[in-house]
Amino acid sequence: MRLGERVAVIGAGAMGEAFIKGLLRQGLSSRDEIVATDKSPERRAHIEQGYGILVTDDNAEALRGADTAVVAVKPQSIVEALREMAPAIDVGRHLVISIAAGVPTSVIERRLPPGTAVVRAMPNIAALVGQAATGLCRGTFAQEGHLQRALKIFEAIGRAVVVPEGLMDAVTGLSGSGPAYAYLVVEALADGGVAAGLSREAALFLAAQTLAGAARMVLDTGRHPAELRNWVTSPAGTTAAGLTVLESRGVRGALMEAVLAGTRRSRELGEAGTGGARDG
Ligand SMILES: NC(=O)C1=CN([C@@H]2O[C@H](COP(=O)(O)OP(=O)(O)OC[C@H]3O[C@@H](n4cnc5c(N)ncnc54)[C@H](OP(=O)(O)O)[C@@H]3O)[C@@H](O)[C@H]2O)C=CC1
Ligand SMILES: O=C(O)[C@@H]1CCC=N1
Repeated sequence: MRLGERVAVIGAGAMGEAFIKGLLRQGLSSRDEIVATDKSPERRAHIEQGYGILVTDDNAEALRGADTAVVAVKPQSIVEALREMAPAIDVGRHLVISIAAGVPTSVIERRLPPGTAVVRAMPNIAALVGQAATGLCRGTFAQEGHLQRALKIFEAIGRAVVVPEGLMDAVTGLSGSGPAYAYLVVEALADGGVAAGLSREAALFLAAQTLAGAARMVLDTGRHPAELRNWVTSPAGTTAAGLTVLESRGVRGALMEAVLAGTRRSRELGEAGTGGARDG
């Protein structure tokens, strides 16, 4: 599948790069259809050398050659980035997709020409391997067609779901940050395997493939995770022994609190990054 439009990635850090790699890897865009901007000369050199796409430090120039802008700067930098982009916005042409944690569409719209189509999205770092989980919503002026354009991009780099804007911070706390929680779990499981005698290499492989397989089963079978857990848990067996430890240490509650803390932090970032202008 081809995207058939030109994309400007504004801010080519960790997530901007994952986006570029995802678009190229999925064959959605060719190299000459993506332009990336970054403040940092080192990042620009890294992206130019790594992916062979056009790079610049001029956000307005990048926008003039693009149909869709993916704004991937930190929440603390978004006001500046939008100010640089605003003079080049063509309201009839451009779709602006922000992936900044916490920043509402209303705040973005206020800093762009009236009527600009804005979509707010929260993907995750697994875009790098075409497996991102993304929640997205549209702003005041984005039409259904704009949402479909955004969905096409996010479904090419993983899977996506449309949510009300009021739940975007929850998406951020769950799936935006979620890969980091999963890496922590993989690392800890592997450490346990090493403690039990496995080589580091075998333990890491077994831990990561176990999480990938378990997640695949939830997605493919549509069964409740508790039911799947019962399939693994033999009476008086090894799994029951392991689960007893996890429950007694409060792992379930800790993960729930982690998602809630991430959700709260997303809200704070939106407020701090936009000078308390958050209202959406
Ligand atoms: N990392 C992740 O897994 C995810 C991140 N996000 C969101 O994506 C955004 C980017 O996060 P992340 O990639 O981790 O951050 P990074 O700091 O890695 O990347 C942001 C990049 O944007 C550059 N930048 C800053 N201001 C401008 C500007 N005005 N114009 C162009 N480039 C600029 C920064 O340069 P410099 O460092 O010199 O300021 C930096 O290289 C954040 O808003 C975050 O909430 C969303 C989902 C997942
Ligand atoms: O940690 C962060 O703030 C960003 C947003 C979601 C994932 N990383």
